[in-house]
This record gives sequence, structure tokens and C-alpha cells, in this order.
Amino acid sequence: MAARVVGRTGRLAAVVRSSAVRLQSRLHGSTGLRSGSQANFFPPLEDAMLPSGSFNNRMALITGGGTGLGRAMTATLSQLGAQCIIASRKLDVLQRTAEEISSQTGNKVHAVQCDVRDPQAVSQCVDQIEALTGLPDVIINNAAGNFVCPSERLSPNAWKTITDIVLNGTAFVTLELGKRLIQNQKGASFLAITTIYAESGSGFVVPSASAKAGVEALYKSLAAEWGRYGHRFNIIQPGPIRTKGAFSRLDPTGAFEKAMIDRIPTGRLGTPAEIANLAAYVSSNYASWMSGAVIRFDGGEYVSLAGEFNELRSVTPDQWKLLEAMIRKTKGS
Ligand SMILES: CC/C=C\C/C=C\C/C=C\C/C=C\C=C\C(=O)SCCNC(=O)CCNC(=O)[C@H](O)C(C)(C)COP(=O)(O)OP(=O)(O)OC[C@H]1O[C@@H](n2cnc3c(N)ncnc32)[C@H](O)[C@@H]1OP(=O)(O)O
Ligand SMILES: NC(=O)C1=CN([C@@H]2O[C@H](COP(=O)(O)OP(=O)(O)OC[C@H]3O[C@@H](n4cnc5c(N)ncnc54)[C@H](OP(=O)(O)O)[C@@H]3O)[C@@H](O)[C@H]2O)C=CC1
Repeated sequence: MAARVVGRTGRLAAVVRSSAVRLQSRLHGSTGLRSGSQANFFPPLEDAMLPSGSFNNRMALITGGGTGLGRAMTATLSQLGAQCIIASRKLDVLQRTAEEISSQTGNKVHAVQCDVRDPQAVSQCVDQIEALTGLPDVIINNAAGNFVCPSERLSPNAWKTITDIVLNGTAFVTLELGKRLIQNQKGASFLAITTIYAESGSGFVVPSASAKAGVEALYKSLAAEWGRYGHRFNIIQPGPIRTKGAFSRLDPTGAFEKAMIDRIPTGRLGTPAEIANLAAYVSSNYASWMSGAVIRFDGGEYVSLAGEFNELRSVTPDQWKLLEAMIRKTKGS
């Protein structure tokens, strides 16, 4: 009897081990067991979700709006009728994006140079915005900097650079606009783009994790404090969405993309258009009762990473039969 149990346990250990090996090989990029097919259940819809004209007569500022997700948000808001201002360091990039989007939507997109790390530059940028369009109704703090790096290799300036862009930059833009909006008795929707690891923390991107957590504290705090001035503050935490800016700094060789997709329950990366639709909704009057919200938008990646038993997804039905039989046999503790 004991020998039979030992024999069965040995076989079970072997099958579970071979599952673990398959799991490891998936993590390191050989054949995938489940990516691809399940993504067919979750096709991204790329067209603008809100009714056309939802942002007519509204002004929107999008920091980092020249590239990546900020560009997609600008395109969607512009398509829905907003007059947009995009602001970041590279004026040539901003101008190119502004012209491309304006020519497609027929709505003006303004390009304003601004390094959000510099409070004086932010103040001058807001002067320019006031002169161009008046104070905005929608503010999207999307600009960021990041790179993967073991924390023991970070210089003080590397830490400062990322936390200055992400936390101080968001604070400077938010406070400068907030004060002027309050003075003018004008309400606005503020949205910050953070990340799923703002909540959990993450090794190898520690300045970004720390700064994004700070941004979330800032926005939740102001949601409570500045509702009385007509301001809403919300946060979107995107999961992985392919952009040159993010992927070139976080997965420069492309070695980790497959592992990332394998752990996302919806089996695919997000798309810029999907996040743009969510950002447009949160910034629109359809969401006028939404403030202080933290919206995770990640295809399920966060819960997939968090659940202790989630790797059991790789156990096959036959292996489950064996496991269940073993568990049912157990009597007492
Ligand atoms: C397992 C994971 C697998 C895959 C991940 C793939 C996809 C993404 C999934 C999820 C993403 C989640 C969150 C994403 C958050 C983001 O924010 S992504 C957006 C990224 N976009 C950008 O970063 C754009 C802007 N970035 C920049 O301009 C630069 O990269 C910058 C370095 C941030 C700033 O440029 P700047 O010119 O101002 O700075 P430098 O003078 O070049 O550098 C300042 C100091 O930093 C040190 N530094 C720079 N790069 C590195 C590096 N790679 N490693 C270590 N240190 C670095 C530099 O040396 C300076 O320090 P000093 O030498 O002491 O002076
Ligand atoms: N893509 C992804 O998978 C994820 C992205 N995110 C977040 O989404 C947002 C957009 O990222 P993404 O589009 O992927 O990457 P990008 O690199 O394309 O966007 C970052 C933008 O920030 C601007 N920026 C950087 N530094 C400054 C600065 N000092 N002052 C003003 N603007 C600055 C850049 O413009 P310029 O160089 O002209 O200054 C750029 O347009 C970020 O907040 C990022 O943290 C979060 C989770 C996942």
C-alpha cells in the first residue's frame, strides 16, 4: 500500500515537475501553450466609443501628448471635438503630431514645449495655454520617464530624473493649473496615468514605482480636497501597451514580451486606442460623478501576478484527476 502511494506520488511529482518545466520554458520564450487563442475572445475595438461631439467646446491638455499613449488620447479627444494642447520637451515631435491629428480631425491641436520638471517652465507653459485656448477643462498628466535598472546601479541623478518627471512634474502641472482654475472659478477633470505596479511596487523600476505611488496619493488627496472647486481627480493604471517609449526602455531586447503576454488572462497586450477610449470617458461629462477612482486597465495582469495559485493554470485535466484523488484521500490533519 505504502509502495503504491509512493509510486503514485512519484508519478504525480513527475507530471507536476514537467508542467513546471513547460511553464519555465514558456517564461523564457519557447513555445506558448495558451497565448494567442484566448486573445480571440477579447478583440480590441479601435473606434471612438463616445458620441461624436462629446468634447465640443472643450479644451484638453495632454502632457507627453506627442507620442505613444498620450498621442492616442489626443487623437481620440480631438476626434470627439476637443481643442487639444500637447506639451513635452521635444517641440518638433509635438508639432508633427499636432499637424497629423489636426489634419485628420479638423480640430486644432496646439504644441507647447515644456519640461515638466521645471516649475518655471510649467508656469510659462500655462501662460501660453491661457493665451491660446484659455484654461483647459481636461488635464491629462501622462508624461513620464522610466527604465529598467537594478537599484544598486542607480545614481542619485537617475533617481532624481525619474521622480522629477513623474511625481514633481505631475505635481507642478496639477498645482499650477489647479490654482489658476480655482482663481477663475472654473471646474476641470484631472486624470493621471500611473501603472499597475504603483500599487504593488516593483523591483528594477523602483524610482518609477515610488513616483507613481506618489502621484496616486496626490490625486486621491486632491479628489477629496478640491471637489469643492469643481475639480475631479482620477487615475488610470495601464498594463502593458506597446509603445516605443516604454518598450525600448523596459524590454529593450524583446525577451520578456512573450512571458508578459502569457501571464495576461486576456492573452494580449492592450492597445493605445483602448486606453484612449477609457481616458476620454473618464475625462468626459459622462463620468462627472467619478472622482478619486483608481482604474486598473490591464487585461487581468495584476490579479494574475498576485494570486499565489495562479500557476496551476498549467496543470492539465489528467493531472487534476490525480491531484484531486490525492486530496480526497487525505483524512484529518
Ligand atoms: C519584465 C518586464 C517586461 C517587459 C516590459 C515591457 C513593457 C512595459 C510594461 C509595462 C510598463 C509599465 C509602466 C511604464 C511606465 C513608463 O513610464 S513607460 C514610459 C517610458 N518613456 C520614457 O521614459 C520617455 C522619456 N524618457 C527619457 O527621456 C529618458 O529615458 C530619461 C533617462 C528618463 C530622461 O532623459 P534625460 O535626458 O533627462 O536623462 P539622462 O541625462 O539621459 O539621464 C539622467 C540620469 O539617469 C541615468 N540613466 C539614464 N538611463 C539609464 C539606464 N538605462 N540605466 C541606469 N541609469 C540611467 C543617467 O546616467 C543619468 O544619471 P547620471 O549619469 O548620474 O547623471
Ligand atoms: N506603454 C505602457 O505599457 C505603459 C505606459 N504607462 C504610462 O503611460 C504614459 C505614457 O507612456 P508611453 O506612451 O508608453 O511612453 P512614451 O515614452 O511615448 O511617453 C512619455 C511621454 O512623456 C514625455 N516626457 C518625458 N519626460 C518629460 C519631461 N521632462 N517633460 C515633459 N514631457 C516629458 C515624452 O515626450 P518628450 O520626450 O518630448 O519630453 C513622451 O511623450 C506614462 O505615464 C507611462 O508611465 C503605464 C503603464 C504601461
